[in-house]
Amino acid sequence: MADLLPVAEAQARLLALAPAVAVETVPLAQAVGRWTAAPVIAARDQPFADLSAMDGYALRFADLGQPLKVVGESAAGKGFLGSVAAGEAVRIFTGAPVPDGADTILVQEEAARDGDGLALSGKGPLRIGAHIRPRAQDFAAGAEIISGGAHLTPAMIGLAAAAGYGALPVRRAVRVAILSTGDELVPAGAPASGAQLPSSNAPMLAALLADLPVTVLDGGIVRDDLAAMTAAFTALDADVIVTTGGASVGDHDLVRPALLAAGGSLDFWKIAMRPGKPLLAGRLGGAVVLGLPGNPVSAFVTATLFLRPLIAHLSGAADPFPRRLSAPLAHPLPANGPREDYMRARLTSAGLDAWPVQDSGMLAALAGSDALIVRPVHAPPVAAGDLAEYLPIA
Ligand SMILES: Nc1nc2c(c(=O)[nH]1)N[C@H]1C(S)=C(S)[C@@H](COP(=O)(O)OP(=O)(O)OC[C@H]3O[C@@H](n4cnc5c(N)ncnc54)[C@H](O)[C@@H]3O)O[C@H]1N2
Ligand code: MOO
Repeated sequence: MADLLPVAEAQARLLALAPAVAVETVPLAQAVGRWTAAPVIAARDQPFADLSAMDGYALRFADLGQPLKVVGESAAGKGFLGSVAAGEAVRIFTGAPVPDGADTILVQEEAARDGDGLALSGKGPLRIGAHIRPRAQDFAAGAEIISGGAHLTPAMIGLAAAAGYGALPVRRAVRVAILSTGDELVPAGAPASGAQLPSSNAPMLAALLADLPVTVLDGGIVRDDLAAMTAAFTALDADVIVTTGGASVGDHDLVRPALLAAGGSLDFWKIAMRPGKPLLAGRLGGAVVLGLPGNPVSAFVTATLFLRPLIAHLSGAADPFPRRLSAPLAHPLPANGPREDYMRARLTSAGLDAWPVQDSGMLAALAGSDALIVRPVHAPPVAAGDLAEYLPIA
């Protein structure tokens, strides 16, 4: 197995094939799920001033024991312009600026108001500064609030808006062409007779990319014919060309020869992983070519480990790889061989429960899985209850 490339090495070589695509600036509404093309620096303080966190009265903590006089009001967007002197209080609302001179908020539930008069009716604030959000408590102008290459979440979109931005620099959408290869294939939904079968890989891969900033071009089904496949490669204009099937060693496995015939180059072929061994990668013009195995589960697993990280990388991700978590195993697992194994499993209350049959053609088991257990090369047997690494897939 010395000719099989380790998964991590293949991933690194794949990402080295092309840099991130060009930068564009998009409105916040279109930025979620994309990666920042530069660090985001706060353009303002948040809060912009000391603000009240409660509805109540702004006063001086030292005055709490005595009757107070209410001298005005501070509301969000309309602060009190004067200053609070000894013996005075200002009616205040959540989000309103704390007036000069005041240092503490008395919540209204603990206050007795009579005309302009104010007295403590409950325990009152326990410390100076109670219920005040200090200026810049969240972030200060000039602070880096989101790093470059960060995957923009809904919370980060809110953060960027609060920091003064209506748009952010990200990478343009990556154009991904998906080509299915095989004489036996018909498009999903078309009648399949005799030895024909629906091309399930193309819609599955498009669905697997649906949360990424991509434009998917359907390259259709290409016959197992060198000239047809070479012509299909030549016709495509994309950043990433993904093929499924025809990656192995059979007489009809033509992706590699067609890539070379079209003027492309091969970077690597055959990985020490199961499923997914025949994976290949190379370049064709400005495009990265990724040849996934035809077996549906192999296509899914290699797309998870290679295609999605490639798109994240081209989109400017600082960390393009899927999250690895760990959980206890529900059942023992045998020793692993020379290929890194990605076992389909359900994450149950008893732990990670691997399917007893791990055939790479079995889509029903894949669809019933929410985890891929990662078994390292030559891992020893493991017992029920032992922690195992897994990739969440649902
Ligand atoms: N002698 C050897 N044979 C095989 C080896 C090997 O090392 N030596 N590797 C095996 C491994 S591992 C895999 S994985 C498969 C993958 O081979 P290919 O990438 O060439 O895939 P195909 O032969 O074209 O197809 C395999 C299987 O998947 C079905 N298929 C293909 N495309 C689709 C699609 N779009 N939608 C649904 N199903 C698809 C196809 O009908 C086949 O059943 O090779 C092993 N063989
Ligand atoms: O390694 Mo292949 O990818 O059996 O399934």
